[in-house]
Order: sequence, then C-alpha cells, then structure tokens
Amino acid sequence: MENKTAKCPDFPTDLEYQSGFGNSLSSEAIAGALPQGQNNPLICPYGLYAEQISGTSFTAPRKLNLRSWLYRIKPSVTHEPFKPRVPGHGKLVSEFNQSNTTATPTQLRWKPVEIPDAPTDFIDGLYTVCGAGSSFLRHGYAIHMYTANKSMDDCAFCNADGDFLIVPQKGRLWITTECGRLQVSPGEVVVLPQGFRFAINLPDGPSRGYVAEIFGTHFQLPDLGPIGANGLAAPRDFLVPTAWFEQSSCPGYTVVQKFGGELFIARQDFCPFNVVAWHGNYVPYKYDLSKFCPYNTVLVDHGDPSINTVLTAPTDKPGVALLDFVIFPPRWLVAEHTFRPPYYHRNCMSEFMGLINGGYEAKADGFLPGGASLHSCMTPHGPDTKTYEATIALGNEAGPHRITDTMAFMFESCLMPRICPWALESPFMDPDYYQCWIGLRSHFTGEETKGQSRDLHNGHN
Ligand SMILES: O=C(O)Cc1cc(O)ccc1O
Ligand SMILES: [Fe+2]
Repeated sequence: MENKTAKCPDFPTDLEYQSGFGNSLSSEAIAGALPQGQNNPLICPYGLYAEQISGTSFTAPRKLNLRSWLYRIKPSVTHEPFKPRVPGHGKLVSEFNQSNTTATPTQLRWKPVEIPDAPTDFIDGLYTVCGAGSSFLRHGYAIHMYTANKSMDDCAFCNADGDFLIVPQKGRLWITTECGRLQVSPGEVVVLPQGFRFAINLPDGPSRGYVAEIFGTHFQLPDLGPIGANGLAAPRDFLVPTAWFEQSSCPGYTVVQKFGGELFIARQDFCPFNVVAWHGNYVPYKYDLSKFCPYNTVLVDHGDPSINTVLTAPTDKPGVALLDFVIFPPRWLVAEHTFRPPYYHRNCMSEFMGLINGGYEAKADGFLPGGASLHSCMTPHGPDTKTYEATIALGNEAGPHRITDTMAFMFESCLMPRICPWALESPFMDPDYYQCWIGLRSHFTGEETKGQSRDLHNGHN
C-alpha cells in the first residue's frame, strides 16, 4: 500500500505474481480483507464494497464461466456521467464495414512505424490496422498497433468492447489494473480482459507494439491432442497480479471507456485501483514467450503453424478460431530432404504477422522488428525469393540448424479483415512488397514433355 496522490507510483522490481491459467485465485493486500464463506456480506471486512465483474454471461457453462469479486474502497459506479471524449480519437474501429474500411486481397506489409516526438500515451497512440465483425454483435476482432512515449496521467482505460492481447515490441509496459500490477517487457505478452480498468506507464519512454482485440469470447489454451498433457504454453507460466491498492483521493481522475470503438470519459475523485482484495477466475495475466515449449518436425516436412499456438479464442465451430495467437520462436530445424522455411500457401484463414525481434525465417529482408504484414484469406504468400534461393542452394546436406534471436508472431482469424484507411495510406506501407516474390523463377525441368500430361496414373488400375 502506498499513500501517494494521483500519479502512478514507481513499480517495485520484485512484484509478486500468482501463477496458473483459468484458475480460481484470490489475493488480499491486507490480511483478512477477503470475505470468507460468502461473496456479499452485509458489511465487508474493513468496510469495503463488494463488486462483481463478469466476463461471461451469468449462465455460461461452468467450464467457460468467468467472473471475479472485487472488494474495494469505493465502488466503480461512483463517478459523474459518461460524456464523449473531446477531442475524439478517430482511429479506433470496433465495427468493420464498407463505410469505414476497405477489403483487399493484396499482400500488405508495413515498415516499423516511427514513435512520435509529441507526448503521446497508450490511449492516444493506439490505432486500428484491420479487423472484422462487430463489438456490438459480440463477434469479431480488431488488430491495433501503438506507438507511445508517455505514461497515462491521472486516467485509466477501460475497454467495454473486448479483451486486449498486447504484444509489446519496444519499451516495457508497467500496467496497473484493478487486480494489481504487472510489469511486461518485449518478449512477454499481456491479456487485459474486457471491462477491467488499467493504466499503462512507460518506464522506457518510446514504446511500440501490437494489440489483438477479440469481441465476444476469451482466450483459452489450445488443446494438445496427441502431443499429450504437456508442451507449448504451460498453465503455470501465466502470471496474474496480486492485490494492490491506491488509497488517497485523486481529484479530477478520469476513466476513459472504449465503447463501440468510441471513447467516453467519466470523472471521479478517486483512483479506480482501490481494490484491497479479490477472488475469481476473470483476471488480467501475462506470459513470457521464452517459456514456450515448441514441438516440431523431427524427420521430414514443415509442420503447420498451429503447432506453435500460444492462445486461441474460439468460435462455436470446433477447430475454427476467431483469433489464434501463434509464435515462431527460436528452435532447432532438423527436417531431412525438406524445404524447411514456411511452404508457399493460400490459407482460408487470414494471417496478420508482426516481428518482436530478429528476423523471420520466410523473409530475408523487408520484414522488420516493429513492422507488420497481412495475408488475407486465400491470398498467396510464402518465402521471398532470397529465402527460396538460399534454401535451395543449401540443398539436402543442410544439417541441424538452430534458429536464434528471433520472435515473430501471427494473429490468425477465420474472419476476413477489412483495412483501415490510415493503414492503407500510411507512409510506412511498403508499396513494393510484391517485388519480394516477383523474382521467383521457374526451376522446371520437365520441358521435354512439351506441356502434355504425362500418363503417370491412367486411372484404370
Ligand atoms: O505465412 C507465414 O509466414 C506464417 C506461416 C508459417 C508457417 O511455418 C507455415 C504457414 C504459415 O502461414
Ligand atoms: Fe501464411
């Protein structure tokens, strides 16, 4: 507990976390603050207010049901009426349609966006790149990026539209939430579920990253199938905050609420991080990607990228994701007589990719840390010409090879994205992206057949 006014205090280096994915957890910043035996005592310990936050409908099946109970100094409702934020934001979209976004099958790639000099916090530095569906209809997603250089001052953000999965690429995020504090570095990711209030401090100043927002569902760990009971992201490596609260009054504090892609503000005279104890399974959490335990080909062929799924947000159709978060971590490549980089392909799902550090195995140049690419549904893509030629030149004699110092990722969705105008018109968009494949030449050795079909199988055995 600290007794400071308004400004978010420095974070200790030894923040404590709880561990696990989907657990029922509890935490109290003052011993005895958590009611025992019931959620709603007439008078809560220390005179706290009891408040529930639900992440699923009350009647969602028990295995999907998410909610937490927060015991706080004042309830969230103690604020002045919501008003539209002026000036508005203008670059956040939560319902994608012909009036606000463009559909294109073209392969798109962006260079890393420069971080502005003008003071910009996480909220103002966030902009939508693409997405599909609608937060109003509780089905869809938005992919955002952010460039920022300044901590959020005397304000908290609350996203009524969906869950944020934030992938910082540059600069640490010190995040205060109603459940406690999280320190998130590039190489780690953090999930801030729908409705939680949070404030982001930027201890390193210039910061950049990616955000996947999902509407109407939440992230789960993927099933492991024949892999067995262990592997990929382990539940115990997901870290959840411990209770922490700010006690002093904060006159002029603002809650900024994203609701249907628009920003609203409400003033209050206290900081929303006033939760002394909590329990439940609806919580913010972080995960260090270096903990991921990859499985892969040990003899031949290139495995599908789903083998590297960290988190998946499902649809109602089994195996069809609203949004998968997939990584391409350092690992050994050992496949024999195999083209080891990603195969050329067209996917019925749409693939947005980002690069946290290093290079990406399918692109010799042009895809840079902090940059992005989008290969939409059925749009052909694969390794660039340089990667193809270099791989072929190595031939069958390539021994075991360790891919090091790299972390690329993909947000993959069954819904076709529409692109925001500012992303298409961005000076950071690479208009020559297609050139990386144009040089792929024919290596065909079958000229002697002169285009006639060879009668390999005549169909009459
Ligand atoms: O397109 C990409 O680079 C992502 C990707 C990687 C891979 O190893 C297989 C398929 C795939 O879409
Ligand atoms: Fe792909």
